[in-house]
Amino acid sequence: MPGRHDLVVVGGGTAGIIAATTAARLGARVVLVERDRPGGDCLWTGCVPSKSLIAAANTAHRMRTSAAFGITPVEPRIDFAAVMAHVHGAIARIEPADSPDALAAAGVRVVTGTGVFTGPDEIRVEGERLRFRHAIIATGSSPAVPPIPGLADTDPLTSDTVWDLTELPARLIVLGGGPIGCELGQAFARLGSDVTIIEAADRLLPKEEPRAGDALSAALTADGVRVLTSTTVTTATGNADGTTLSVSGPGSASTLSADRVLAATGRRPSTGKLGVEAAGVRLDERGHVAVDAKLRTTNRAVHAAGDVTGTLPFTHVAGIHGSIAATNALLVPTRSLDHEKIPWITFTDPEIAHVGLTEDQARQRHGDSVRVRLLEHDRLDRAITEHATRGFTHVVLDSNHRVLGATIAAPRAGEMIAELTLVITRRGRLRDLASIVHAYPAWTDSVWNTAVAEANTALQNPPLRQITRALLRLRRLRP
Ligand SMILES: Cc1cc2nc3c(=O)[nH]c(=O)nc-3n(C[C@H](O)[C@H](O)[C@H](O)COP(=O)(O)OP(=O)(O)OC[C@H]3O[C@@H](n4cnc5c(N)ncnc54)[C@H](O)[C@@H]3O)c2cc1C
Ligand SMILES: NC(=O)c1ccc[n+]([C@@H]2O[C@H](COP(=O)([O-])OP(=O)(O)OC[C@H]3O[C@@H](n4cnc5c(N)ncnc54)[C@H](O)[C@@H]3O)[C@@H](O)[C@H]2O)c1
Repeated sequence: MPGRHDLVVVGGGTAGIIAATTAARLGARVVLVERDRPGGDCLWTGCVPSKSLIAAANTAHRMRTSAAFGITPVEPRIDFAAVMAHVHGAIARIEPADSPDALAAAGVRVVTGTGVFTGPDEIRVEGERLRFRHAIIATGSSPAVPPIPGLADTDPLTSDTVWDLTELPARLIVLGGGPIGCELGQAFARLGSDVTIIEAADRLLPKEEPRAGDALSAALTADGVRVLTSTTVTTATGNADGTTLSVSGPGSASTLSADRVLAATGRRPSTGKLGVEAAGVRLDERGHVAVDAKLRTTNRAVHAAGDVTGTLPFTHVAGIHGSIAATNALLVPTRSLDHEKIPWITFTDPEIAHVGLTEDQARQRHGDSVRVRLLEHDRLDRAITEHATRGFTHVVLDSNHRVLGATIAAPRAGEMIAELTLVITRRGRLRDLASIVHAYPAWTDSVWNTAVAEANTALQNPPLRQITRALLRLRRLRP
């Protein structure tokens, strides 16, 4: 039909940009609709600013904690405005790759405005009517401030607004001990804020192995952060001196005051005013766009990608979703993603990296045959050389010695998880890694050590022992 676009993508974050550029590369006529500026959460308010802030905070931390290396520690003078200039400088250096000019050069027409479905094959953007053969919803998510009485009136910070701070809050309460709360809580503490993290669950990072939350709690406490788990906030009041929260935790109720509160208690999908009903696109009970394994929605002409699908809210997932949705829509719908083989990293110190099933999930699915190979890093040479021995490598195995999941806590855990991801993706055994030589003393030595331990255990099984002993006896017969 004339005037119809091959593909209209709504939302110009990672998922939308990758979907649109993939489609353009295939030769499609593609329009990207973005209400704000392309780049999305990752570039403007998520990964890029948070990792930049963490880099500054960790530099300050190393200055304070150098004594163990024989270097006189110093208390750094934090110029918060300069720290924020560094954060915004990193955004500015990365932004051109996602800019409207870069997208136009890639063959994508960018339309600025809010996209609303007005039919099963039509989207309106500020009066412009865009008819499509295919559409991809990639509208992402936004911070969800918890419905605590009085909290909204105290103007809590969120991961959207924290980057506009011009002064370091002297006292900061972080609501939520998930990835955002832990990453930003530790960073602000290392930059000099007096930080309290309040987490409703009984440990930090409740989606991770319990020992990950414990390791992080110990590290945060060493940084001077007050970690309150199993604790909830009942009311909030604000005045010129800041915010006061009534909290209820183990054993007692009390009040806590701070200059600012950062709400890091999860996110909600951006589907509210999208007009999905007009397009025949079903939302799930939490408001995410319901998709099948091939990212198809209930309207066969519409796919969805990234945070808005409620699968795994990470940039690397959004990117691969964008690519899958574009090729499935425009070519043949053959691609899908196994979300159980996706790694993720919480960029605290130590980093917490994870892939696959936790031990608990593995036991629920595979029963008592599940085994764990654990290496505490106080036995890892590299960790000892760096005074970073609080971490661990925790690998979950099935009865066939295959790797089901892994969690690593270490300064370079994010890099270390890659080879275990490869093993899980290939449905491999941990001991297969034993024969692959790892350079000493890289941090990946910990993964290799667990693999070698597996191989050594395999050598102890009775048939193999009989063979090796028989061979030894034969060798002894030779003169
Ligand atoms: C503080 C923080 C740190 C993070 N750190 C990491 C990390 O280290 N690693 C990692 O993998 N992930 C991290 N994430 C998560 C990551 O940022 C998200 O998973 C990712 O950005 C999601 O991409 P997306 O394209 O699905 O959505 P988004 O990036 O949210 O993009 C959606 C876009 O759609 C636009 N939009 C919405 N509705 C409409 C509409 N109706 N019309 C037009 N446009 C619309 C929005 O303006 C936005 O630009 C972090 C998140 C936060 C908040
Ligand atoms: N390094 C990374 O990849 C990275 C970093 C930051 C964020 N992210 C992504 O962004 C998503 C959102 O992060 P998040 O940390 O906001 O969400 P989250 O859902 O992962 O964690 C929120 C935490 O807040 C707690 N909580 C909820 N309500 C509470 C309340 N009223 N009081 C106290 N605690 C409460 C929850 O128990 C949970 O532990 C994450 O799921 C993550 O995938 C990724």
